[in-house]
Amino acid sequence: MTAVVRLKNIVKDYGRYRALDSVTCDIGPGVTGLLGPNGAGKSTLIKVLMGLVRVTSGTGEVLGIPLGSDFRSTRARIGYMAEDDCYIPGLTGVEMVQFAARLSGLPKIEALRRSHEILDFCGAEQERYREVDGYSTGMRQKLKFAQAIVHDPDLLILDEPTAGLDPEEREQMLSRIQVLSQRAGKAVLVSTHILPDVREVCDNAVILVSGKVRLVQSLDVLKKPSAPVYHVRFTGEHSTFLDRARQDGVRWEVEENGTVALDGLDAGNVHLVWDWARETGTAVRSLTPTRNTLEQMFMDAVRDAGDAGER
Ligand SMILES: Nc1ncnc2c1ncn2[C@@H]1O[C@H](COP(=O)(O)OP(=O)(O)OP(=O)(O)O)[C@@H](O)[C@H]1O
Repeated sequence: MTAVVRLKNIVKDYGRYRALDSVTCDIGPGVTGLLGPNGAGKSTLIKVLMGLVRVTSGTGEVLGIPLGSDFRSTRARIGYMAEDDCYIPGLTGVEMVQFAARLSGLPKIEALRRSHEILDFCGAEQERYREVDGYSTGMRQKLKFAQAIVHDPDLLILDEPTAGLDPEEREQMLSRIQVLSQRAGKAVLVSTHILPDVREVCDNAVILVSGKVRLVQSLDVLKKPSAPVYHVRFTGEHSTFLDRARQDGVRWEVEENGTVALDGLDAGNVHLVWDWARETGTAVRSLTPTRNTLEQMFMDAVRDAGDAGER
């Protein structure tokens, strides 16, 4: 993998507060999800990549350019879609995109031509001629996305690109991200809280918790359902139930909190749990399918950080 971003032991302190703590990771081509709870350091990491904040220590490179060296060149090759609205009141949509294109150095006519082309790609119809002040959330997201890609950057950094979108708009946004990655070869970093978006569109995920990288993993691995698949809690005695499950070839493991993890069941034969309970007179308090791996890893990473009493 040729890394688009390489980070080694990046530390960022805001005064006495450590927002990034020895962050080491490579981000490759394709779409990478940057996940983490509020305050995890995602925005700070994005600011580091864009050269908007200076790191306290550590080294790295973005698109082959060392961090801290030539941020003008780096930024010219990054497209950034901020989470917050960023528009100039009174301008129309196409004027806003043209403005972004002009800022990135395109001549006026070329900037206008390119803006229309990108707004077409973003599915913005006649709304492009209306003032942005009156835009719906969906249209504002399209506009920010158009501004981020109008200069044809190599790396796209998108902060919560589907926030506030209805299901249809969300699908369209995710599909545009995929088109840019797969057909135009753009590297994309998507910062989000929305795990289904990551599952749908990302090739890799980086989980950041309390300023530390907790996981860097490919979605091929994360999408595989984890085993065991079902967790059962009982009220009272349940050893005969477990013996019965074993007779049917189902393995089980008792976890620390007393929950039993049953391996070898799926949606097609999970009804056996109720059959065994009836046969053996066992009271089942709850039966829960295990979360898929991405959700599980995310929850585990957040919980582990909490257990360690970090921040
Ligand atoms: N300029 C700053 N000065 C002091 N502390 C800051 C500054 N910017 C961010 N922080 C703190 O650093 C931590 C990480 O913030 P950051 O915005 O990077 O997290 P985040 O993962 O993007 O969170 P969110 O998802 O809520 O936007 C937070 O606790 C935040 O309060």
